[in-house]
Amino acid sequence: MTEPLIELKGVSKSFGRHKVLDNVDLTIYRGEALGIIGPSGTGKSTILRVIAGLLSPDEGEIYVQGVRRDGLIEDGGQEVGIGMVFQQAALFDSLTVEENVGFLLYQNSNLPRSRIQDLVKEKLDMVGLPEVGHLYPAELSGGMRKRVSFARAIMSNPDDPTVGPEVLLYDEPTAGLDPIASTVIEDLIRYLQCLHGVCSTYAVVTHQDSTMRRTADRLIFLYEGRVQWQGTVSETYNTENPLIKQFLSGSVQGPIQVAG
Ligand SMILES: Nc1ncnc2c1ncn2[C@@H]1O[C@H](COP(=O)(O)OP(=O)(O)OP(=O)(O)O)[C@@H](O)[C@H]1O
Repeated sequence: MTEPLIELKGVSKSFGRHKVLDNVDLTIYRGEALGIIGPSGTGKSTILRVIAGLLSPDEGEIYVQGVRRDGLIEDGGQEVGIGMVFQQAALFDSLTVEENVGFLLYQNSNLPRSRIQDLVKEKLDMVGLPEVGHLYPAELSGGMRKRVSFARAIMSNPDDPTVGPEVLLYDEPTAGLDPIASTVIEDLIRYLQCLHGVCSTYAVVTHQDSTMRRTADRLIFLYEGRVQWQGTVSETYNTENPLIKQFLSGSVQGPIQVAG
């Protein structure tokens, strides 16, 4: 696991006068499970959107498989497929689950409807929801909606291998879920990583202790727009880094300024 798949070099991003990312260097290696943690408002979702190619940095460079990315993902030309699971499941309420999961293929491929339906069924089986294709998002629980959004993120076009994601980015996949529903999602993230031919690299932004410990091999800690610490999950137990110690203990005393 030493081959860099995605590299951010000196990336900065401001919204107005607020510098959210400040000279961030970050590498995601092929095949790794990277956790991105840090206090609220510290730029975790922003960094994910920059990695996904949904947002341009003001400064810095992004390399995908060693090739500098020019522009956003919508401009095309990207060798590596990147799938994103948003914090809110971001499903279309007026479409069925089947239409949501197959959305990109219905829009962008010439596959016959029956073939897309088979592919959708395959993905819904993978996320443990074989019977919900005919339902609307409003008829599902929050955890089920998240799993449907996973099925959509791993959808690929068998006639065009470049369409399938090689990297999955999860933005707070367990936010708002009870501990058991969170475990289902965490297991699913690991299961999808190990499925041959679907996706072997991911980054997950999370606040939840269980999600961090169960889905990440390596962690980076973001605070004030910078990577302040990185290490393995087990190293979090022994580190003397005061930011990590405060964050994981939940203490209001320490170098992290308490919001609000
Ligand atoms: N499109 C935008 N326009 C203006 N400000 C933005 C925009 N997106 C993010 N921000 C601001 O950037 C800061 C970082 O936001 P971001 O969502 O990346 O943080 P986060 O670490 O993911 O937070 P949380 O853990 O609470 O989800 C916040 O202050 C947010 O208000």
